[in-house]
Amino acid sequence: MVSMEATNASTGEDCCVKVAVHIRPLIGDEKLQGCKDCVSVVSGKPQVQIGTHCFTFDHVYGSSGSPSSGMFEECVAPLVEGLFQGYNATVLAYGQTGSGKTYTMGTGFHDSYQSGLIPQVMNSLFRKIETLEHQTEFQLHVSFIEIHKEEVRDLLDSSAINRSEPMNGQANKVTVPGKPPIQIRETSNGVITLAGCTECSVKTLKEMADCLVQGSLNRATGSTNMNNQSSRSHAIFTITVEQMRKLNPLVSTDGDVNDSMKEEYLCAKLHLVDLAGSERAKRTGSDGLRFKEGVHINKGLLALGNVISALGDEKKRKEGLHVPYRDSKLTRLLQDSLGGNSRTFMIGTFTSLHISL
Ligand SMILES: Nc1ncnc2c1ncn2[C@@H]1O[C@H](COP(=O)(O)OP(=O)(O)OP(=O)(O)O)[C@@H](O)[C@H]1O
Repeated sequence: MVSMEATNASTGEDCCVKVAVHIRPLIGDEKLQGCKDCVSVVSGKPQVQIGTHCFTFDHVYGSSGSPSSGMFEECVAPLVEGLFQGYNATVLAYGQTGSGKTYTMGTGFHDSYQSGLIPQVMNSLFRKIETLEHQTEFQLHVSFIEIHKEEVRDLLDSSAINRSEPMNGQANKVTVPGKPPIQIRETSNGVITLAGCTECSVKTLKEMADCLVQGSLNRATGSTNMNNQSSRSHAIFTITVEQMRKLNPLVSTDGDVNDSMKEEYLCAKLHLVDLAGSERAKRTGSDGLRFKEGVHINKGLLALGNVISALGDEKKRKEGLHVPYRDSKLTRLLQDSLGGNSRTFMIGTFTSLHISL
């Protein structure tokens, strides 16, 4: 299991990894069932207390921490801004099933998820593009995939989704005739690409939002067919921003203006990740299929924990410590957007309840 304590070491403004928690309030029947908050926020500090243990983060949101409405501006807006300077970034939501990962990310397809981070990312991205359009040409692409049992599924390819029928109550492998499985590749300059994955070119906020909705719907459909797969897979919504910026005309020392405008090309991507439920990382189930699935999820989350710990440890990073990106598909896919010049924001979602009998 990814240890939140391990990621704590990342605090500090200059660090490439920021970690926060989002505490979900008691909802619906939980209060009626006598559930009580078991997490308390230490007043005036980004710290939570569970029993006698205290955990410190960069920020604590919700249930008497900072208001959740500030999360985007404080933690994600700088990453969106960085895209325009060519920096890749990753936002990850980590937590137990039902703790609010989808709500926090806004990966759902109905209105209650509108306040999530992804809709806010899309709004701010298009607002910024509007202010730059006169001097920069933009091309935007989105992809939406999920990783389940170390296999990549394309959520924007509806022909693949419709074929994910259950067989004997078990999820069968999704294959579309003539379509090879999606493969993670690395170019000679270290850029990670997904060969065979749908990349939708989008021009407007609506087109981008439609991709999010369509992919989320496809995920939900696949999930029903495959026995609630959503909490057992990692979903990754990726926005790629390509820009061709016209630089100012060059003025030589003798005052001559060189009219031929120079152009600068920049490309950066932002991965928005709704991780599989962290409790799945435990090897609980004893039947073969569940056990194997748990091992796969474990692999992804464990590898992610190791990568984030390695990146968050400034001293070890400077010593050139090995970062184990290749240990899972999840970390391999995020490799060029975790570490290096890229920025990472990890939000741990908590349910603050325990059942009192
Ligand atoms: N901060 C919050 N404030 C109010 N309601 C919330 C909050 N976070 C989550 N919820 C509600 O809690 C429920 C579970 O949240 P959500 O589906 O986001 O959990 P999840 O961690 O994504 O679960 P899963 O792993 O099954 O996908 C939903 O009804 C959601 O609307």
